[in-house]
Amino acid sequence: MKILVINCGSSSIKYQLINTEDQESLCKGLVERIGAVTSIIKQEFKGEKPIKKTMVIENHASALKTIMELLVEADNDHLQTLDEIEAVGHRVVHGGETFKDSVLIDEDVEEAIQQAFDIAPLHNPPNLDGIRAAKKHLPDVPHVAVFDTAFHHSIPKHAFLYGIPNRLYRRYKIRKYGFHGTSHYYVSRKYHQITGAPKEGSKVITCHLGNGCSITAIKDGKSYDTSMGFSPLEGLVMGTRSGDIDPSIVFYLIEKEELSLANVHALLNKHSGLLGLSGYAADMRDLIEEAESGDRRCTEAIDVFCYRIQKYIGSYIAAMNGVDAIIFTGGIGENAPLIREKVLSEMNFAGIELDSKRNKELKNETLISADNSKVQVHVIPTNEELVIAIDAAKIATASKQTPWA
Ligand SMILES: Nc1ncnc2c1ncn2[C@@H]1O[C@H](COP(=O)(O)OP(=O)(O)O)[C@@H](O)[C@H]1O
Ligand SMILES: CC(=O)OP(=O)(O)O
Ligand SMILES: [Mg+2]
Repeated sequence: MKILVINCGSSSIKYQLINTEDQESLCKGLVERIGAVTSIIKQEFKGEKPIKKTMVIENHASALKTIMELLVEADNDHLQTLDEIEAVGHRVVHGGETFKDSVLIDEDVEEAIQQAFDIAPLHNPPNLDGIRAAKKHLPDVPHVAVFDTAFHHSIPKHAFLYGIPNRLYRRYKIRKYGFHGTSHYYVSRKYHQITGAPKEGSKVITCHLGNGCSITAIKDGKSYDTSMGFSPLEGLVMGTRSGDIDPSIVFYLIEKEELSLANVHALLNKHSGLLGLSGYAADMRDLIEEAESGDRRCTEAIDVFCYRIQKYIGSYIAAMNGVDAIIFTGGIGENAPLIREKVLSEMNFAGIELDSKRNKELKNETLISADNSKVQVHVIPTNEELVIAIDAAKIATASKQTPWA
């Protein structure tokens, strides 16, 4: 089946056309800087020359209109008309406590996604905009929502409750939800597939290190704990997000710098993390380059980033009473041997021994630990879009087979 996968962020849309039969990506595209003076759109069909355009794109609806035009306008062997698209899979960041699995989107589902606006103000509104706009262009095919939070529904209560008055959980559902679930799910399943290790009895730690970063403890193939929480702000230090901080810093800042709540929100989400620490960049490639030429703040930012990951890995080893494998994924996890080495170089207490040649030269193999390491370490490229496409195809097929639906 040809499935269109849409990931609508606050100012960008990533999309892919995937053939679920051979799990191949037929087209990848990205619209960036939606709502800015000029937006950039890039699209590449498999085996064809990439296209790049700059134009004015005011909102998600007009971005999707442009995407639909480009998908069929381009001279390609993979899609002649939009009618060939059999279903659309949408990444939805927050499914709250309602959605434990992917679902066919109807009015009730749209309503539930809207109800989670309160707890996911940065992510769910653009996700819903994307769904509504895509439905206008492709009204006759099933649209399926795949939630970042779904994989984390197995986290036990002692791990998802915060130490705040219990009524706040009961009344507002304030608890840990966890995100990047499709990525943690995908790379952990890939690990079992590659190694043949059974899920039952397994203890795996997956590190998704991209612009957003999170780490998950996976026991028996199920999420047991994860570093992101009520929102994607908790946990690791990220590109522009702070990760864990003492909540009193918020009160202190409001008072000292006379900041509004919106200011503090922006400070912690957009101006912190690697960007805030280095005062230079959110992008790990830039930081590594500057650190190598002696910049002290960039070096410090990398040190803080790695130390936080190391601490989380240690705590998850304790939480699961051991670990069989650690997996790195995401732009940084997949491409930065230096970061993987800094994180794991002093973890021999846990029986982790990297093979530095494998770590640096990573080719077709995923294993980067030494043969005598008690814990295997793998680098496994994530593919959230493929998970979304497969779920969308499954649900679309089932919905067609249900005569009363
Ligand atoms: N070769 C590389 N070395 C170090 N970092 C890299 C490399 N390639 C990509 N990255 C980093 O990966 C991050 C983006 O990760 P990615 O998973 O693509 O992001 P997103 O969360 O937007 O999907 C950036 O910090 C980027 O610098
Ligand atoms: C949930 C989240 O943080 O997603 P991203 O990494 O795409 O920003
Ligand atoms: Mg990503």
